[in-house]
Amino acid sequence: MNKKLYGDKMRKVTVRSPATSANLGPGFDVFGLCLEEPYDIISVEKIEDGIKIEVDGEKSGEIPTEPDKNTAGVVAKAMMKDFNIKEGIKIHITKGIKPGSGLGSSSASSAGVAVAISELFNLKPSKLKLVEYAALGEGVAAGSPHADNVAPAIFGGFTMVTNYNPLEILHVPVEMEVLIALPDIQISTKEAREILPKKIEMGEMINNVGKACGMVYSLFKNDIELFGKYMMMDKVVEPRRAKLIPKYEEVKEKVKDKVYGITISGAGPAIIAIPKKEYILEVKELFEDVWGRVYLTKVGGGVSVLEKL
Ligand SMILES: Nc1ncnc2c1ncn2[C@@H]1O[C@H](COP(=O)(O)OP(=O)(O)OP(=O)(O)O)[C@@H](O)[C@H]1O
Ligand SMILES: N[C@@H](CCO)C(=O)O
Repeated sequence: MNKKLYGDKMRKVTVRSPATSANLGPGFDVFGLCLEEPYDIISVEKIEDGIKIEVDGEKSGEIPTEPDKNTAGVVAKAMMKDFNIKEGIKIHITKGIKPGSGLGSSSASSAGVAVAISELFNLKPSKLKLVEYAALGEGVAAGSPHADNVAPAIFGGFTMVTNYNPLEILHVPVEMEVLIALPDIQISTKEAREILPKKIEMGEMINNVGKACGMVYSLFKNDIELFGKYMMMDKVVEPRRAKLIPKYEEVKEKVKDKVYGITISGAGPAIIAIPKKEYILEVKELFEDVWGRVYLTKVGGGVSVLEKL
């Protein structure tokens, strides 16, 4: 290990912070899946004082650089206060994840900056603590802090947010190929949450709890067919958000025998599908024809450190 890079000699850390897909059907606000692609690149560099933010890349013009309005700035401010860090930092975010896409764009910045700051100042918090800090950023983006994107961004794999106050996260390593379609529209999480009911029927709750349990069971049995089947049986959120995504219902019907499962990714408009091997290219082409941009990717391992200087 190169000693001179550690401790207060370190000047800059760069990380790769992944997209994530939350909800996965019946697991609204609980389930989250880390993706290999797309991702943000985030660097944090020591400066004299204050928090300076620069953003470039996808739709960067839409992203505020005031620290209190940028998810990364909110997280940085909280960590620097709690760890009594006197120096300042410059945060540079290169967006690879389109904001308002349903792929945890705001979360990727939150999770990435939390890891980069902990590496830069050698803070060594637990992954759970990093999720707690990163979730603060979501309060800025979606109006209320939620951890179902930042948890998989930090832990990788599949995560469940089982409790808030105190925060409890369960993690299951998962290997799976996924197709992500990204229609050329933007849906803000805030708006997509406002259209949901404040109360639901007992029958809807019983359905979703049962299907969510089945999805977790299927991961331990390595039964991708069962996982995908239950992923498509949400009775609470997907039916109410489907109308926000052009041609979603039509395409879902068209591919139902060619994928194990398909549902809305997070608050949308992104769509996540688990393709059957023999139909991967056919489904990918259909998604491209209907929605344009498609990522053929797989489950990721969480934020990774690219460089320490
Ligand atoms: N660093 C950031 N990166 C991306 N969006 C940010 C950032 N800081 C603030 N925002 C704001 O957060 C909003 C995007 O967050 P939103 O939760 O709506 O979409 P998302 O994170 O891409 O998708 P989802 O949360 O549904 O997975 C935009 O209004 C954007 O301006
Ligand atoms: N689970 C939240 C955030 C998604 O990224 C929602 O669907 O509103």
